[in-house]
Amino acid sequence: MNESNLNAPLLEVEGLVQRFAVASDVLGRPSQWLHAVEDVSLTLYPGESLGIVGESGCGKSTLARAILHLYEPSAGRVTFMGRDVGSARSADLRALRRDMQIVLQDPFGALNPRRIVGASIADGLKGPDRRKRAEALLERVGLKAADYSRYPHEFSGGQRQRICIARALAPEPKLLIADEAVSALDVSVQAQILNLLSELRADFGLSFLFISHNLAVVRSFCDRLTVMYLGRVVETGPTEAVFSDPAHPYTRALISAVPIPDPAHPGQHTLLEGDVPSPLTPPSGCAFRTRCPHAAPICAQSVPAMTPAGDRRSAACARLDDVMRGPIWDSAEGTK
Ligand SMILES: Nc1ncnc2c1ncn2[C@@H]1O[C@H](COP(=O)(O)OP(=O)(O)OP(=O)(O)O)[C@@H](O)[C@H]1O
Repeated sequence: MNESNLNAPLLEVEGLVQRFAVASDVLGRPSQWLHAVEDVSLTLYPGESLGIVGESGCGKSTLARAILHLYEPSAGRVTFMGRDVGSARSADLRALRRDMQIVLQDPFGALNPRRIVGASIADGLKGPDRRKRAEALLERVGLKAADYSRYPHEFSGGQRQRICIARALAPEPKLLIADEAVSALDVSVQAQILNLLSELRADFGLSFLFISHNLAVVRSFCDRLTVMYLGRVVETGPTEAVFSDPAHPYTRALISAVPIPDPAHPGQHTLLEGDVPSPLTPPSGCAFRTRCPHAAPICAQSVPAMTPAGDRRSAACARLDDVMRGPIWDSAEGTK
């Protein structure tokens, strides 16, 4: 067991549901709901990096925003540093939000184009010598103290992401939520930013919720990962265990589609066929059954519960035993 697991969780999400009203009746009452996040639970321990993966639209960003309490959840509870985020009053919530910072995909949109970058960073600092400390943060993320007085448009995309990271670090957070934080960058710049995040993680003892559709990036950065499909968690476990022996049919398909050179499984791909169903009308039972090569009548009956699938791993599949007994890479009719 990882030493950090002996500590109390930093973040606990229990049964979180986030639905959006997308249509209303003549009386203005919601008549149609979009199911963005459905019954998501996860735990993050101090110092850990938890990856959240899944295709576009599966609810990753909504989950991040719900954790920050930017939305009123439809149900469920978020506990951060032992405090219930949902019941925090505004001053408490402001304090909690200093402790959990988010870095987004678009570093240009995230910065005010009319303010010098140093001022944006200094906003997050308290006490004396704010300029000096903002300059030190710029240097810590690989920029220069003199960059303090420059404007966002004077920087490259990678440099702007460094500025966003410096700004996120200013309030000395415990948790950094990286929402597709390297996705918009060139591959070589992605690697540099990931290195920087790894260093900061060690230096500041930061915990990460690392959201990405890019499995290779998640593999390089995360201790554990949680796989989402249409708003729900379908599998969770230590990163390497999930990559080498994925349990859920969706995880298998997702991982086999990643072009990671692997002599043990040359050229084997389970193709993910068909489209993700609409979150307005999710299928009954297991949402993945409409694309799953293992689907059986039982899969339509009820949403499968998360069940143990090995050491510190669990997956939500009614046919888990059959799926896991089969070969990993070419178990499906969808195999090409
Ligand atoms: N404020 C909102 N109102 C209505 N629907 C929303 C809202 N925010 C997100 N959604 C919908 O919720 C679902 C989940 O979106 P979300 O952005 O969380 O997914 P994602 O996995 O982060 O995808 P991406 O990587 O493309 O951002 C999508 O169907 C999206 O259209």
